[in-house]
Amino acid sequence: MKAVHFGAGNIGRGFIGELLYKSGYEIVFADINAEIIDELNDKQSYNVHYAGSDEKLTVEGVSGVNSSSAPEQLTKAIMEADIVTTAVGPNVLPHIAPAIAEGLKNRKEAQKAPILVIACENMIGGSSRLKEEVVKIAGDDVLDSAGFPDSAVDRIVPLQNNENVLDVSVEPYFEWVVERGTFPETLPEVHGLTYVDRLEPYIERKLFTVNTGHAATAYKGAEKGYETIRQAMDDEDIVNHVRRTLMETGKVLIERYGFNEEMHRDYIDTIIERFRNPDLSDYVTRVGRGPMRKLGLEDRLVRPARAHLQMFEEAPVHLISTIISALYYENEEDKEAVQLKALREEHGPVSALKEITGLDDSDALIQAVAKRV
Ligand SMILES: NC(=O)c1ccc[n+]([C@@H]2O[C@H](COP(=O)([O-])OP(=O)(O)OC[C@H]3O[C@@H](n4cnc5c(N)ncnc54)[C@H](O)[C@@H]3O)[C@@H](O)[C@H]2O)c1
Ligand SMILES: O=P(O)(O)OC[C@@H](O)[C@@H](O)[C@H](O)[C@H](O)CO
Repeated sequence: MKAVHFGAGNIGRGFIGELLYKSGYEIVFADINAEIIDELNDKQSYNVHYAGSDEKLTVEGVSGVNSSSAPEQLTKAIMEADIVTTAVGPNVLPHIAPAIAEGLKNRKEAQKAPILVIACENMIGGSSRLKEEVVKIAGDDVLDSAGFPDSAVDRIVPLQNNENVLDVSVEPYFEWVVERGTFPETLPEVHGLTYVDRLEPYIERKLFTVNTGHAATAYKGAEKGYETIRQAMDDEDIVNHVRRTLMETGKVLIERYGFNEEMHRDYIDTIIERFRNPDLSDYVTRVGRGPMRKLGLEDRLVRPARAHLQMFEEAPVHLISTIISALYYENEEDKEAVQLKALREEHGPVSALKEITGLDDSDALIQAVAKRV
């Protein structure tokens, strides 16, 4: 079996690549990073190291295609693929859509069986978003050639600093959930992948616990001058803030999905312990990357905060405080952080938030943030 995976980065190699390999797939990674692509073609294997143990897995049978310079090779790889996956970042999905559209058009012409295209990004409706972009290019007909089920992925894979550039160290924990949808063929079995009828509770629970908590740790950590997540988690004030923030998102999740309260509290504890993992070296700059995306209307901070205000008519003070820390986050090497700083300095933090989210003064969250700022 063959897989094409877009994005040979940390999650691509350290998570999706690992599970596809374990399921018997030969993997072609498509990326714009020429160094990684050359290494993949040269070595044809890499190691996944599991943090906290000497255990490792050698992923073999891998190769690479440079998606910016070898479009024909990429179309051919999609023609031969049994599954297509992505982990490129939400903002990059429109950029890979043309290659996927071309590959699927060719599959339709050749009357190949439909395949799944699964976006493994930290966002709500990632595959649906990709589908929209692909349909814009290739038209609705392309949907005869592929299903685009949404998915939720969870594994902390920090920035890598290994001697072999392809090797990747990961936390042992992982979760990959995919919505079953209406795919007409038998769904491919992938080791560690769970199909569910309705993804919404899974993606919201993950995004509004793991990623909201992570963002709170990063932005509060940055505010105090910490560089790593571990340093931030050694600060009990930050841990308390993160826990209280997650109690607020938890209140929304429990009300919306009927999760068991005690089990959800245990889930929060598990997540906080994962952030504390002494065997992972993760940076505030990675976890806080792309603050404008993270402050987006449907993302991990604003969406649960607005839901809290709507459901309980009460301001989630810790979430709001996290949003304000995010608005003041600075990192000169992060394009979005630079843009955010310019926006904030020119118009003030509340206008920056309004511009990013598209909300106006009539919105309860904007009013609550303005009051706190
Ligand atoms: N790292 C984690 O802990 C983690 C966990 C769960 C989900 N995710 C999600 O996975 C996605 C990737 O995150 P990551 O941490 O692996 O980032 P990363 O930066 O390590 O990997 C992204 C890869 O995409 C490649 N890329 C960028 N533009 C491209 C293009 N136009 N075509 C092809 N490839 C392109 C980059 O070169 C890079 O290799 C994000 O959506 C992230 O939110 C990350
Ligand atoms: O990837 P981002 O930028 O959306 O978020 C940063 C981290 O919170 C994220 O990568 C986590 O490590 C991951 O989502 C854990 O499953």
